[in-house]
Amino acid sequence: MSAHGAPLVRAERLTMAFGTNVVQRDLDFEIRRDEVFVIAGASGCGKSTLLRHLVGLQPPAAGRVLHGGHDLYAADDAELATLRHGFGVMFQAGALWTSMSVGENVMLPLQLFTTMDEARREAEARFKLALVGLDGSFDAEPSALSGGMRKRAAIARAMALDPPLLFLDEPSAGLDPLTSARLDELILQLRDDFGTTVVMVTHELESLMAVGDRLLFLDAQTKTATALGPPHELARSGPQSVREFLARGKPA
Ligand SMILES: Nc1ncnc2c1ncn2[C@@H]1O[C@H](COP(=O)(O)OP(=O)(O)OP(=O)(O)O)[C@@H](O)[C@H]1O
Repeated sequence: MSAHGAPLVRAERLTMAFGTNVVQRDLDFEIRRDEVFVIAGASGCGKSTLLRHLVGLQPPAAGRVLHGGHDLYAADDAELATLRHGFGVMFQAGALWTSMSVGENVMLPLQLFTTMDEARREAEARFKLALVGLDGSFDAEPSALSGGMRKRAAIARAMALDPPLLFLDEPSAGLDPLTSARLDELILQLRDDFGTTVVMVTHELESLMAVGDRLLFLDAQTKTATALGPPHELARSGPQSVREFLARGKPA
């Protein structure tokens, strides 16, 4: 039976705050299996903060985050460890350990969380690096890679354990258009060939339109989500602020 469309993650009346400063309130949405779910909105609206809430790094001020029906912040250590194996995360800086080679970076989660022997770990890491187009970079130092290559290596590491769900914070920020387009292709390949669900924060309009199945728009003024739907639909008939956001850079 196909589980397509079944919710993997659900935010229920999620309110996020730093002290008394509420960033977003009453977010209600679900992330469905096999979709590319994009989180967008003006700078400072709370996109990265939402990602941190969704991966268990910052407890909500109110409301819940559910993974597969389990409350992430009510889980005990053992449950949390299991839930965490269900997803990979690439943060904005895409930080790799600089004291290790690129291949060792990708092998690290396998070493920490599996019983694979060294040869198997290396084979897996090489496979993941090939997938992101970095076949030749296994032995390279992270510092020898370009920004785009580092991001792809960080995605390979996030995918090391074959998580069904990947969270990516600004994967194409700071990349040239060609490299950014390659990353978009990779994201679609992950969805289509590997059945990976991708949750992505992005500023990049082209990327959002190219890969997003659904877009959650966080409004910085009202401090809540004002739209959720396919980006092309929202660009045509969404709320005015969302249409304006999606029309940036296009002639009026
Ligand atoms: N550690 C923190 N302590 C206090 N306030 C914070 C902290 N991190 C973020 N904020 C505030 O929370 C709000 C949301 O920040 P966040 O980084 O999530 O926004 P964003 O939409 O991801 O921004 P950008 O698009 O610029 O990356 C901002 O007003 C920010 O100043």
